[in-house]
Amino acid sequence: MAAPEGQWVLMATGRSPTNIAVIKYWGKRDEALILPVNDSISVTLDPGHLSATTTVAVSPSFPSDRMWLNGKEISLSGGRFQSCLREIRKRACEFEDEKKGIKIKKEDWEKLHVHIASYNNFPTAAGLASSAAGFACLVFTLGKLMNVKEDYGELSSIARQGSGSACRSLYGGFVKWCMGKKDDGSDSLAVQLADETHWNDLVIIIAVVSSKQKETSSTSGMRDTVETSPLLQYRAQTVVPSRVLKMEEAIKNQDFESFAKLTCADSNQFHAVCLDTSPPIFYMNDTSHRIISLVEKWNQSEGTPQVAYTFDAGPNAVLIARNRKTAAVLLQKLLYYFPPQDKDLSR
Ligand SMILES: Nc1ncnc2c1ncn2[C@@H]1O[C@H](COP(=O)(O)OP(=O)(O)OP(=O)(O)O)[C@@H](O)[C@H]1O
Ligand SMILES: C[C@@](O)(CCOP(=O)(O)OP(=O)(O)O)CC(=O)O
Repeated sequence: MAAPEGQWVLMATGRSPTNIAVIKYWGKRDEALILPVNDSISVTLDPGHLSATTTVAVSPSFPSDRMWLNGKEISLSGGRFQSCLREIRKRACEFEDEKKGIKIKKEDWEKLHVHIASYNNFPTAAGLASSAAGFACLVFTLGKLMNVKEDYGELSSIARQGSGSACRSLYGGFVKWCMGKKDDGSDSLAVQLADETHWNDLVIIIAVVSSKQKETSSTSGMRDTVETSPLLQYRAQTVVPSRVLKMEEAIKNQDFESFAKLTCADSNQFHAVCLDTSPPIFYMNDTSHRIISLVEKWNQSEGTPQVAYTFDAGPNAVLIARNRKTAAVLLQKLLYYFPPQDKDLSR
C-alpha cells in the first residue's frame, strides 16, 4: 500500500430496490446456504421508490468491520452478514488509485476492515422485503468497493446467503430465482426473465396496512412451515413447477389475465401454507382480506382482471394494475373504501 498506513479511506455507494414475488419463495431445503424448495419469480420495483442505499468504506485505520442500519449500529456477527463478507472478500481483486496513492493487493482485502452504512427509504422488517433490498445492496456495493469482477448471477448467489429473496434484487424487471439442484448451492441463483422496459404499462401500488415490525419473521415462519405443513410438499413439488412455466409465458406475452390469476392464486396459496403450519401463521389481517374482496369483486364485474394482488409476510397489499388508467381507478376505490384517518393525514 503506497499511502502511509491509516491515511486513506476508500468508499463506494450503491442503491438497490426491493422486489415483490409473484410466485413465492417459502421454505428452505438448506438453512445455512439458504437453498429454497421451489423456484420463485418476482418483479423488481423502481429504485426511486422502495430501496436501500449503502455506503461502504475501507481504511487501514479501521480496527474491525462495523455496520449502521438507518443510523443505528447493528452487529455484523450473524452468519448471514459473515457469509456475504467472506464470499465477497474471497473474490476481491487488486485495486490501485495512483493519484490518491492507494494500492490494495488481492491478499490485502483479507486484512482490511470495512465500515458499512445503509438506509432504507421504507419501513424495515415490516414485510416489505427490506432484507431483499438490503443484502442485494450490501453485496453489490462491497463488490464495487473490492473490485470484484463476477457477473450479476454470481453476485446473486452471494446475496442469497444474506437473505433468499435478495438474490432477485440484483436485476431489474422480471426475475426468476432458479432453486438449483446442487448441494453446494452454486446453481441456486437469479436470472433476468425480462428487463424493466419490457412491460411498461404495469403500475404497482403498495397499500401499507401496517408498518409495524411483523411478529413472525419470514425465516422462522418458513422453517416452521417446512417442519409441519403437509400442504407445502404439494405446493413445492406439484403446483409451483407448472405455475412458474405459465408465469414465464404470461410475462413474455404481456398476458395480464394469466399474470393476474397466477399472482393472486400464488399469494393465496402461500398464505394457505402459513395457515397449514403448526402453530398457524397469520400474516394478513381483516384489512388485507377486505382489499382482496374489493379486487376480486371488481375483477369479476369487469369480466377480466384489472388488478392483481399479492401479500408477503405481512398485511400490506401489493397491487399490480394493468395500466395507469386502471391504477387511477384503483386509487379512487382504495380512498373510498379505506378513507384516511386523522392520524394518517397528520403524518
Ligand atoms: N439496508 C439493509 N442493509 C443490510 N441489511 C438489511 C437492510 N435492511 C434490512 N436488513 C436486514 O434484514 C432484516 C429484516 O429482514 P426481515 O426478513 O425480518 O424483514 P423484511 O425483509 O422487511 O420482510 P420480508 O422479507 O418478510 O418481506 C434486518 O434485521 C437486517 O438484518
Ligand atoms: C414471503 C416472501 O417475501 C419471503 C421472503 O423471505 P426472505 O427472503 O426474507 O427469507 P430468508 O431467506 O430467510 O431471509 C416471499 C418471496 O419474497 O419470495
